[in-house]
Amino acid sequence: MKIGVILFNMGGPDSLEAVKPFLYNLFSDSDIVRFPKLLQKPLAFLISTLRARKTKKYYELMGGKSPQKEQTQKQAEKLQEMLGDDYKVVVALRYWHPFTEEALQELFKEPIRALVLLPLYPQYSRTTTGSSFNEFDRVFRKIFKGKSGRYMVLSTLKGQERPYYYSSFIPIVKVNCYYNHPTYIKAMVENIREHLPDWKEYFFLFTAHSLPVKVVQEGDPYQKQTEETVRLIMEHFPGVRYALGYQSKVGPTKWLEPFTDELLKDVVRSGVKKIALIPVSFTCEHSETLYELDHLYGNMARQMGVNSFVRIPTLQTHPLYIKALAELVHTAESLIS
Ligand SMILES: C=CC1=C(C)c2cc3[nH]c(cc4nc(cc5[nH]c(cc1n2)c(C)c5CCC(=O)O)C(CCC(=O)O)=C4C)c(C)c3C=C
Ligand SMILES: [Fe+2]
Ligand SMILES: [Fe+2]
Repeated sequence: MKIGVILFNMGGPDSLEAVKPFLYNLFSDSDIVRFPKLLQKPLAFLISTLRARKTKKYYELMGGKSPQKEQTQKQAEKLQEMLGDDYKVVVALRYWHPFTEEALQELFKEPIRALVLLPLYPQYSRTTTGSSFNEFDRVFRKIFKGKSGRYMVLSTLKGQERPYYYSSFIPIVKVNCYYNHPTYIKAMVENIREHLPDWKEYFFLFTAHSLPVKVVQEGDPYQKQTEETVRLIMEHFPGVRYALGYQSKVGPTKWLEPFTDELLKDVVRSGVKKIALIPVSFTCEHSETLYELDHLYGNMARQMGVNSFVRIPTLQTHPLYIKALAELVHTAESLIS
């Protein structure tokens, strides 16, 4: 029997029509934005309706959809190739298709003896990885009517042509984070070197997705892990000046700072002429990288007189990133058997 590997990511709208329901799903999730319980759905409806127009503009500029699904699926294909036939890799996206339920339907078309839950977020946040794991728990419990922890599988999946009956327990390993995993760090370092052979001449501006300060104060390790990832990467670039900024704040509350755009302006004003912008909390491209980084920040830097502005691409299917994911699966597996 195979080991099932589920790759988790956020997901993005695959058409302009999908923008509003995608946003509704996002704002309905109390793990990412917590409203009073009874108000969660009504506010999700209101905010998604109000925000849809603005968000649609980003996606119009990117050809009418997010590239996240395709890129995540390519990551899954490469990981499948590297792991081989004893494993089955599927993708579960949090706010748009394929949802966790669809991923599990696909996975359990054949006998599976254990599960590895592997987020494509290297740094843990309850708003991303935590939310995906909670959704997994809900869906798994619904489908298998089991308990949390080691799940007793009592029934088959609905909608399956040839139902497969499990008579035993399925061990499940959740990979929380890998912000300091040596192969992941190596992937980040090599990816920068490949796209920036003359790295010694550049200022490195790292950019991570921001997060409400309240979430961090409540114990979320995301900020600490992001800083540690950056520190570990910079051990490989002696003498290079660098800074870490946060991007993509949503709503009126206080979020992690400094904001990447303000930091970028400060860096340019200080006389820096060559800047490498390095996304650190994203492992594939989407609205945040394509629109904000390339379009908004790129234009801003050029207008302010920067000679060279290089945006380092996200890792996507970089062989070392896929290797890091495969190593994580093997480590998870060693916990099971
Ligand atoms: C409302 C609160 C939000 C929190 C908290 C948040 C955290 C967070 N998000 C990412 C990564 C991505 N977010 C993306 C889109 C997106 N995120 C929010 C809101 C929060 N994110 C919204 C409303 C949207 C939709 C776009 C918009 O209206 O601005 C995406 C892009 C998806 C795609 O295009 O494919 C990513 C990726 C992280 C890593 C994170 C916390 C660490
Ligand atoms: Fe987000
Ligand atoms: Fe590349």
